[in-house]
Amino acid sequence: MGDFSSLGLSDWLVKQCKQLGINKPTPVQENCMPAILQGRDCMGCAKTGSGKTAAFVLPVLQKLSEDPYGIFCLVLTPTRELAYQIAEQFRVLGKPLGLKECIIVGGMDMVTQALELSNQPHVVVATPGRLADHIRSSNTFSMKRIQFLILDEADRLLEQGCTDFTKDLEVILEILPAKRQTMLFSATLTDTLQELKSIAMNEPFFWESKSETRTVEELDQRYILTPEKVKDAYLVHLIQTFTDEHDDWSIIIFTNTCKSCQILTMMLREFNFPTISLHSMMKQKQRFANLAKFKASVYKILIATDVAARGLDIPTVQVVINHNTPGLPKIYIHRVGRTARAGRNGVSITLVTQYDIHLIHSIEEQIQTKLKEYPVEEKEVLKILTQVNVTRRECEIKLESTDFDEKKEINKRKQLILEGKDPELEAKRKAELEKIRSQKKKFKQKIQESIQKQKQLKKKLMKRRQTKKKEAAQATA
Ligand SMILES: Nc1ncnc2c1ncn2[C@@H]1O[C@H](COP(=O)(O)OP(=O)(O)OP(=O)(O)O)[C@@H](O)[C@H]1O
Repeated sequence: MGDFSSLGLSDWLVKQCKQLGINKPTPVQENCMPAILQGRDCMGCAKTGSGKTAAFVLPVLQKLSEDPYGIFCLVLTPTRELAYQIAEQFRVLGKPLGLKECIIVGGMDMVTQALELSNQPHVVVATPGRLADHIRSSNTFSMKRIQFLILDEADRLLEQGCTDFTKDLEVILEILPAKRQTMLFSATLTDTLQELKSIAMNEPFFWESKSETRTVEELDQRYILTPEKVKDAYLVHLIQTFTDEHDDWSIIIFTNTCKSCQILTMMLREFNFPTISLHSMMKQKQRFANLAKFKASVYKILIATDVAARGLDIPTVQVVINHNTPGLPKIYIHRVGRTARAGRNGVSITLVTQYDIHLIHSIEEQIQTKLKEYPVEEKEVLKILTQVNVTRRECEIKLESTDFDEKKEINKRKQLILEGKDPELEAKRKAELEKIRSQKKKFKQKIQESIQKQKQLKKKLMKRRQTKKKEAAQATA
């Protein structure tokens, strides 16, 4: 393995890397950086925690130092927290340049952001929705001269999931120059390779880490098979065990909904575990504050939805617990990738109910690794079962007495307005659809009932005919 100088980086950048403990390039850096420095488009697919961020930050800073102007580089990323993390890497590594970077994400003040954009920062790190809003609403900045477009977690940006970025991306791509370098990075690029290729203009340099498995070797991947009703007792037991056995630990627990995230946080707090949450129904400032407290180990447990599944780099995280089994192997790969980063060890434990076993099989097939059972003293779990379930129910009742569900409804309405839809009309349409659906259901039920009746009638007739035949036969005999 060479060093950063031999890859073409200037001394000042090599020195900056050293100060951060980045001495030798990782494979994704060693392979992608020379191609980027040569001016090629690049697609890099490497495992979680393998240094993909520096693989694009360093060549951009190198090129920027040769010809500094703003706006030079645009980085797009799917989550707000990740945007701040990437901007921080640019800021720290680019300090000797006096780098001006600007973060454009939702949930923060638009006017301040518009001002920052008009000051021509060297690097803009953004989530697509908010940047597209700025493009639609103002003409105080230009991206006509950008040299680099980077899509971090590119497969997520281009897939049509529950947050669909494709329309916003169209708006953004429209104002970018055709002549630019485009880079796409993710740990799961290969899943959507063809769509991604169309974003890169020239025939891109493609690099993928050669490995049979898709998760890192340092990660010990475990599962616990549990009935749904005992899941929380297992969770409390696991955390208690980690607290008893380790001094220096922090855990991320992933769950599937904001509500579940909130209830679990309340429940674990009742057991005096230092817990904090991160989900999309929280105010953005609270999200940042909670993440900062978790990073600083003020709170050792973070309960999060998949908003925290990708990209977050928190070296102290030794354990990831999946409170629900992820429906897609890709989500599993990113979630468990929050631990065992940059060569460190880590453990992931997935709580699996009998209904999720098929999901575990498809995860194992994708990652080419068999999950091992995590040994637990069932007796100990059963001892706390009632207490845990009662506490959870109490927390559910407490949450129901707050405006959590209403807030969810308001958020939905806000989203509809942002999408240019009328919430009243949508509600009416939904109600009508519901009415049609229930009418259809009733109709189906009626048909089935009448088919059933006909069948029974047929049976009766057949029986009657058969007995008549028998009687006739007996009479002639
Ligand atoms: N060459 C290097 N040597 C040592 N550490 C490095 C090197 N390059 C990056 N790192 C560190 O490795 C950690 C993980 O890097 P990074 O966050 O870029 O991973 P990633 O590949 O983007 O992961 P993910 O797919 O989860 O987003 C960071 O803390 C980073 O500072």
